Amino acid sequence: MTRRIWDISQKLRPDLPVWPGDTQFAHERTWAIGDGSPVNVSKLTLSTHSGTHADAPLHYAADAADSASCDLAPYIGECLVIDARGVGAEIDVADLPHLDSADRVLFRTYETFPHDAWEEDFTAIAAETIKWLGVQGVKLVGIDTPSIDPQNSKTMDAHHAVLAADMRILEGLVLDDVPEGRYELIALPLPIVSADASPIRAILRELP
Ligand SMILES: NC(CC(=O)c1ccccc1NC=O)C(=O)O
Ligand SMILES: [Zn+2]
Ligand SMILES: [Zn+2]
Repeated sequence: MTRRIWDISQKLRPDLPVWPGDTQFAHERTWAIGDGSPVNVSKLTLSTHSGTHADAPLHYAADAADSASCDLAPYIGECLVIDARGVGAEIDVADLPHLDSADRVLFRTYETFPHDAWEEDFTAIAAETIKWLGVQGVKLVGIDTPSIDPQNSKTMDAHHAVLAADMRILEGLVLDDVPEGRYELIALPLPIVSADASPIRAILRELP
C-alpha cells in the first residue's frame, strides 16, 4: 500500500514574501541550453530563512550549532499536527490538546496560508508553551507562520526557550490541507556550513 504524502513546503520563487528587510529570493540561469552550452545551470540568491525552513541553534545563540552540524534525528519521524486556528496572538499552554506523548509537534494557525503577501500579525508561540512541550519530551516544534516569536520581538523568548530545551524549529510550513492528527515528518535542513538556518523540503506521510 502506498502511503499518502502531503508536501507542506512553500514554492521558492521571485515573489516569495520574505521577512521585512531580508533578501528577496532569486534564481538566475548561468548557462542556458543552446548558446554553446549542452546544459542549463543556475545560481540562487536567498535568505537562509526563505520560505519553509529550519532554524539552526546558531540563529539564536552566538556559539551554537550551524545547519551542517545538527543531528538529523529530530527532523524525521512521527509528529502530531495540532489545529491552533483562532487562538490569538500566541499559542498558550491552555490552547494545547492532550498530547499523549509526541516527539514532534506542528501547529496550524492560518485559515489559508498567505502565499502572496507578508502578514505582520502572525501567531507566535508563548515561551511557557515551548517550555511545557520540552518537559513533555517534544524534540521539534513547527509552525505555519514565519517565526515562533512575534515579528517585533527583541527578546526572542520562544527561541530561547527552544535553546534551553535543546529542541529544533521549523517555520513557514503550509498546513492548509492537513487534518489534525499523527503523521510521519521528513524535513531535512541542507548541510550548509556556518548557516543559521536552511530551506527545507518538508513532507508529511500517512503512518503505516
Ligand atoms: N524565521 C525567522 C526570521 C527572523 O528572525 C529574521 C529573519 C530575517 C531578518 C531578521 C530576523 N529576525 C529578527 O530580527 C525566525 O527565525 O524567527
Ligand atoms: Zn527562521
Ligand atoms: Zn525562528
